[in-house]
Amino acid sequence: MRKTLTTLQTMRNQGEKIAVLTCYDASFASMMEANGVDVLLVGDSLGMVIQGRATTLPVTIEQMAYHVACVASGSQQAFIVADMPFGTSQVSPRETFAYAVQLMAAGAHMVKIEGGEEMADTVQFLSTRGIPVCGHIGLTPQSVHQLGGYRVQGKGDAAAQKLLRDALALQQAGAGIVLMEAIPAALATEVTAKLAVPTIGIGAGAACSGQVLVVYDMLGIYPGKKARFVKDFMPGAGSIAQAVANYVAEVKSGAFPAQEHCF
Ligand SMILES: Nc1nc(=O)c2c([nH]1)NC[C@@H]1CN(c3ccc(C(=O)N[C@@H](CCC(=O)O)C(=O)O)cc3)CN21
Ligand SMILES: CC(C)C(=O)C(=O)O
Ligand SMILES: [Mg+2]
Repeated sequence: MRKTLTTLQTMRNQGEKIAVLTCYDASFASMMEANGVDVLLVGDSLGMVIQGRATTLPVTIEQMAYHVACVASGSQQAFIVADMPFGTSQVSPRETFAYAVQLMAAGAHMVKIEGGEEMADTVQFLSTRGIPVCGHIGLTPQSVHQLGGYRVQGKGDAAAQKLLRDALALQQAGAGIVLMEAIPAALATEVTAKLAVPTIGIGAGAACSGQVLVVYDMLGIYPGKKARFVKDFMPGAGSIAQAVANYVAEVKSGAFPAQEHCF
């Protein structure tokens, strides 16, 4: 049976951790869900890991739709989330809706939008018209040039309060999931406790309802600088499928992320 947003909400309510990996093609999709991955995230990180670009900014809606269709073709069980690429959610809610439709038509079950309170109107516009939305706060890579690099966010009292406000505003606007990237673990713990919807973390500590990694990071084949939150699951695994199975097991048990992966 296909996992749905309701499945993920039930997992969160019952304390079962949600295992998420990025996925860009049919073969990985099939292998990942056979090894217990709950959610496949078609991330705009594909601009960096598939296309070899320096940032996620050049990724287009056509490229995202293509990879969503590839993943959907190989998937029968997972919940499929697709990133709205740069330039498609920073416009009016109506224009954003039209772009989101392209990803939903390609086979996504939810779209992910970077940003907090300032995206609330857009999140509400989509979620009241049948498109489930995941908010993405903390380190938002589409704003890398404004952030001055891929830096930890939410440090200090003012930034922490703002992140909490952003999370609550997204939930209030109808976001079904809130993803938090590269923030102090203590802050993600507080946000997760204050939200009713599931939280997914990447570099956000072990208290989140679920965890996500870029698949090529957890397979140790991304040539760039390794972020603190990355764990290579290949050593000792013997196969890619076993590495994915070990990732799922460590997310479910709470063994991943460990202190060394957290801020
Ligand atoms: N391969 C890959 N993995 C990712 O996790 C990822 C992408 N690509 N592309 C889009 C963004 C960019 N991301 C990144 C990239 C680097 C760091 C990083 O090196 N962070 C430093 C923080 C340093 C600091 O704030 O002091 C680290 O040490 O982890 C974090 C997130 C996350 N996303
Ligand atoms: C790293 C995750 C959260 C993402 O947004 C992506 O893969 O693009
Ligand atoms: Mg992304």
